[in-house]
Amino acid sequence: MKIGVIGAGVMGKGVAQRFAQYGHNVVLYDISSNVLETAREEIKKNLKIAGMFNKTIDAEKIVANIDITSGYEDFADMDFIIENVDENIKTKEIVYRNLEKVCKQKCIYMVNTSCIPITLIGSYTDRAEKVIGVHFMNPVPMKNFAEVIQGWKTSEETVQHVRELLNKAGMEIEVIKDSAGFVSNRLSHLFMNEAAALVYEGVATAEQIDNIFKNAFGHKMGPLETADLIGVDTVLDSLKVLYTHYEDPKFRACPLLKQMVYAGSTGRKSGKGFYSY
Ligand SMILES: NC(=O)c1ccc[n+]([C@@H]2O[C@H](COP(=O)([O-])OP(=O)(O)OC[C@H]3O[C@@H](n4cnc5c(N)ncnc54)[C@H](O)[C@@H]3O)[C@@H](O)[C@H]2O)c1
Repeated sequence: MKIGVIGAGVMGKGVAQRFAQYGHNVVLYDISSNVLETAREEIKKNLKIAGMFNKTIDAEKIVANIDITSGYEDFADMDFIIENVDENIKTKEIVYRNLEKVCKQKCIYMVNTSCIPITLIGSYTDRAEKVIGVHFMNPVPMKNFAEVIQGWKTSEETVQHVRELLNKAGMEIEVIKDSAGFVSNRLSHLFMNEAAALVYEGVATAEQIDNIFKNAFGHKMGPLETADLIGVDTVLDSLKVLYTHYEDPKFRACPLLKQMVYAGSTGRKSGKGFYSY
C-alpha cells in the first residue's frame, strides 16, 4: 500500500517507521524543513536501537521504504493518508483542504488526533465516509494498539479497510463512536490536568504524585510522566479542544501547563517538563 504521512513530529515519525517496517511505501511530509531534514536520520537511529534487540530489523532496508516530500503533489496516488499535525483544529482544516485538491477519491484519510471530533474533520472534505479517527499510542512502533473512531458519516467499508491495514501492521484496535477525546483521552486528560494542579498547589511533587498513582492503581506510568511523554503542549492543546467542545469547566487547563508551554518545558521532546531528560 502507498501511505502518505503528514506531520513528522513525535507521532508522525513513529507512524512512518511502523508502516515502513511492515513493508509499505511511505511518503512523509512536514511543513517544517528542519523537522523533515532530520526525520529519516532519527527513524534510522530508532531502528538501529530496535535492531540491537531484534536481529530481523534491517534499518537501512526499512528506511529505504520512506520517501520525504516537500509538497502535496506526491500524495495524488496514495491509498491511505495518516495525518499527524498539531492538535489544532485550524491547522488540521488547512491540511485536509489541501489534501482534497490532490488525493484520489478512493484514498482513506486516517486522522491521528487526541481529542478532535472526527465528524468535524470529515466536514472539511467531500469524502466524510472515508474519514476515520485512528488514535495511535506513543511510541507508535512499540504500542500495538489504537483506538479507532467512527465519525457520524464514516462508512463500514472504511472501518473494514482500516481494520485490515492496522491488523496486518501488528495492531489490535477497538472501534468506538465519535466523541471529543474519545474514551482514552476523556479519562486520561482529567488525570493529567488534576495531577498538574496538585503540583501547582504545592500539595506534592511530580515524583510523589506519579509514585502514588502507580502504586495505588497498578498503572505502569504516572500522569505526569505520561504528560511529558505525550508533550505538555499537546496535552494543553487537547484540554483546549475538550473545554471548547463540551463547554464543561472540568476540562479547564491548569495554569501551570500554560506556563510550562510558554517556557518551552514541553516534556521529553524539549528535554525538560515535569522531569528533566
Ligand atoms: N504525542 C502523543 O503522545 C500523541 C498520542 C496520540 C495522538 N497524538 C496526536 O497526534 C497529532 C500529532 O501530535 P505530535 O505529538 O506528533 O505533535 P508534534 O508537535 O510532535 O508534531 C506535529 C508536527 O506537525 C507539523 N505540522 C504543523 N502544521 C503542519 C502542516 N500544516 N502541514 C504539515 N505538517 C505540519 C509540525 O511541524 C510538527 O512537526 C496531534 O493531533 C496529537 O494530538 C499525539
